[in-house]
Amino acid sequence: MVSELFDPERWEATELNDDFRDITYHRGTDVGAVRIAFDRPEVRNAFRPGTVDELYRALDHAKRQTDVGCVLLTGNGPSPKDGGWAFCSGGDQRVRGADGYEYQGDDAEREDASSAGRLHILEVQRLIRHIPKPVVCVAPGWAVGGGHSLHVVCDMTLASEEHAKFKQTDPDVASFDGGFGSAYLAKQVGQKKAREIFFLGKTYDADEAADMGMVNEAVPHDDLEDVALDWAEEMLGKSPTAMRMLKYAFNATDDGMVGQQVFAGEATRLAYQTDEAQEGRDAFNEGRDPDFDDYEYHY
Ligand SMILES: CC(C)(COP(=O)(O)OP(=O)(O)OC[C@H]1O[C@@H](n2cnc3c(N)ncnc32)[C@H](O)[C@@H]1OP(=O)(O)O)[C@@H](O)C(=O)NCCC(=O)NCCSC(=O)CCC(=O)c1ccccc1C(=O)O
Repeated sequence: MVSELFDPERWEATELNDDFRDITYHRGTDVGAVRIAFDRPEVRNAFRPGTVDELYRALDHAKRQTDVGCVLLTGNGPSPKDGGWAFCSGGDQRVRGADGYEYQGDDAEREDASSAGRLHILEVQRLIRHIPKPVVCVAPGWAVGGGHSLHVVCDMTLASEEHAKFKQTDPDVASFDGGFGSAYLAKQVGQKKAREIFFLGKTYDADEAADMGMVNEAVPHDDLEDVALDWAEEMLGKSPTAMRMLKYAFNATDDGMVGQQVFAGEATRLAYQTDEAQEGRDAFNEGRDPDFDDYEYHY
């Protein structure tokens, strides 16, 4: 069993799934969505360096699937030890070394295990931010520390009414996500609330998180993945180009020059598809001056 909430009728394993140890990676049988799930329920789905490598690889693969319009990011469960549910509890504190997280135990077999301590979950955050399709955090339980930051950076969050809990422990373990995890969180819930989340480290249930604006909806636990698939289906009915441009437009206002660059890159891609752009290319290749006379100055 992948997870108690996983419906085997609605998902099939991707070709990468068997390569993975710490996550599972499926694509929808009847919906153009993928399901990427942390698969370490015995440690509340904490991530170690190998987990982050796998997550990055799955997200990058999902990005390249032109028939996939939505990513659901979740956590498998419950824990076989105590029945607890988690989306993700952040960096695995047992493998934290002096300068970052280390490949240890069976993680040490990994290709780049000799590298210095890693903090590359931030690369995953940036990929979630820039992947040209909505990423929905589907939280069946705890979202804590770096797991909380991941939920924050996702485009939307759907949470289990009964089991989802949100908590920031970063400063308890001398960590601080000074980017999306905190500053972007403040844009979602307001400055006072974001500071409360980090400075007091309170636990919030799904309804409280929805009330403060960092969760879109709390739904009954047993319905969580069905509702997530309904959301995916809804989004897949819309224009892929409009969805991509909207995501980048929402990002641009907070992402500075990189946000402008990503949005403008997509605008350039659209412009390349016009006859006008083909004329510019053809003129160069044919060694003549371009003739743009037939193209209008739209207003
Ligand atoms: C998640 C809890 C609140 C759950 O509490 P509870 O339900 O009571 O369960 P427990 O009995 O505590 O836990 C069950 C079992 O899981 C183990 N476990 C839980 N979390 C972790 C973890 N993060 N690492 C390792 N192991 C974990 C726990 O030890 C138990 O094991 P047993 O063997 O059964 O005893 C609670 O567990 C909790 O508070 N967990 C710790 C949360 C935490 O502090 N996370 C790390 C925050 S720091 C971080 O994530 C940094 C990430 C990062 O890379 C980063 C770096 C730089 C900038 C930004 C970031 C970023 O944040 O993204």
